[in-house]
Amino acid sequence: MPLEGKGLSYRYAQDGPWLLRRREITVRRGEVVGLQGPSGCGKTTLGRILAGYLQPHEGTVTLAGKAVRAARGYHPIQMVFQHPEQAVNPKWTMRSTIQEGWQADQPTMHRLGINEAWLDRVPAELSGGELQRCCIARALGPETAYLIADEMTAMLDAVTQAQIWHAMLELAQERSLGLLVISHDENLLKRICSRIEPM
Ligand SMILES: Nc1ncnc2c1ncn2[C@@H]1O[C@H](COP(=O)(O)OP(=O)(O)OP(=O)(O)O)[C@@H](O)[C@H]1O
Repeated sequence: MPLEGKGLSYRYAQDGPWLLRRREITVRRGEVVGLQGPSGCGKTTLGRILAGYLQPHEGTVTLAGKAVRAARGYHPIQMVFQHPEQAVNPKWTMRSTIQEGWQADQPTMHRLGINEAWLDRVPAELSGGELQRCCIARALGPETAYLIADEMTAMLDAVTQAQIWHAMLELAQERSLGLLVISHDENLLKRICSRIEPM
């Protein structure tokens, strides 16, 4: 059930330069693949295309051979971003935020180190790391097959980063999730990925 991008081309301005040109990428379930390249080369853009947020001008994204579009309902390819505060409704409690994805179970919440007391708070009442843990929980519904982690722990301290990746990799292995890890941190990619795709 691979996630495949074939012949992907994309540019933001209609007559502007191509950011992606006939790009190929495949991630399989159970794989942890790194995506590395200089700032501005199009990593986030490729991630957004794979997750169905952007439509490529050319090429296809398929999951198990079927076209992936901006699906209604729960999307099997989830994306977690660098800045969790931009990915949540500031007025919603964490309970509502996580429930936007699914009814997260206790073991998953525990693995991610989510404290019960945080659930009644709004985003401004949590630290960046606490908020990111909740965003990751939201993305891990039972129908998630792939997770695209876009600089997911870049703004966190080393201890929090290590805790989150430890939990993430365990959960991914148990559920046979495919992970695409976008990061500037070469050491992180070398440590957790089975292969690294250059841009
Ligand atoms: N909505 C947009 N409209 C116009 N240009 C955009 C838009 N989003 C991104 N770009 C441009 O596209 C290029 C690629 O951006 P993208 O965020 O994909 O790169 P990146 O490799 O993820 O960079 P970084 O490592 O700095 O996060 C950049 O030059 C950026 O300015």
